Amino acid sequence: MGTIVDAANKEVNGSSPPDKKLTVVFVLGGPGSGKGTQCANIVQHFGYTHLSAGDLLRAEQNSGSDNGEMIKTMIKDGQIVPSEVTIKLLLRAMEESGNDKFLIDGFPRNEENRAAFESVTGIEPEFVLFFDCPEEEMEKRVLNRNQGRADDNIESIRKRFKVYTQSSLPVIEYYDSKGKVRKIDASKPVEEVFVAVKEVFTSLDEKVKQHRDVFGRCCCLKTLLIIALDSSVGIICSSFTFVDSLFQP
Ligand SMILES: Nc1ncnc2c1ncn2[C@@H]1O[C@H](COP(=O)(O)OP(=O)(O)OP(=O)(O)O)[C@@H](O)[C@H]1O
Ligand SMILES: O=c1ccn([C@@H]2O[C@H](COP(=O)(O)O)[C@@H](O)[C@H]2O)c(=O)[nH]1
Repeated sequence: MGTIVDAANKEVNGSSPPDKKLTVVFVLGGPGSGKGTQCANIVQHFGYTHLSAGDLLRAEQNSGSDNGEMIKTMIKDGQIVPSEVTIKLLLRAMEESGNDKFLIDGFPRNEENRAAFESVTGIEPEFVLFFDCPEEEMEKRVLNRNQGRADDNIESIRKRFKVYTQSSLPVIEYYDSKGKVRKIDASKPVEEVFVAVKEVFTSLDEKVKQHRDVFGRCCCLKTLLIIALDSSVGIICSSFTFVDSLFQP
């Protein structure tokens, strides 16, 4: 059994059948747009594993790792931690989950994150779920969050908004140009936002189901054709033997 990256690479190179088909959805949007809140709902309804890049970095910071101080400073300043650190944490978490469907929340945050993830894993997201929310609303939510985060203060929030506009929005635009963005109006109440989110995931489930049905029908048809061909060959051979026997002395 290979690693999760092996599985993904096999899919891309097509050199051998993948161990499993991985489904990755990137969940993007500004700080406080409601990504984590909605991911929790998606997990319950659609069986995905939620991986928040920010949560993984905070856990790494608190684990006493060599990168701890660097991560702490970067989070406080709203800066983007180098891709290699974040990707390593994401891949480890994917591997450990045992699942094959992932919501990657808050990543990729810039072009370098996006390109590095793609080249290391060969994984292309199924789509990007984009929570669109006005800055004033996001600011209000983050300031009321009360989870003891070191970056939920007005100074850090302003820096995070700036990084989001300069570095993260271009990633969303990149995926939009490839038709991969599913935009959600995240300014509405939680329940209403989830109605819109549910529609996106339900249509993905239906697409997968239709694909499976068509594949199943093709396999059935192929089997029937083989049986029919086999029987025809048998009948033709018997006919030849019969005709042959008529001419035997
Ligand atoms: N639609 C909503 N309406 C009002 N409040 C919301 C809504 N969605 C989430 N919240 C609240 O806003 C705060 C931020 O939400 P959440 O943590 O889900 O955002 P996030 O996008 O994951 O943020 P970050 O990127 O900073 O981690 C939380 O306190 C949450 O309860
Ligand atoms: O891919 C990532 C994700 C996060 N960061 C840093 O963490 C904080 C907090 O992220 P949240 O998604 O709001 O939990 C973010 O401001 C970055 O400093 C990162 O560097 N790379």
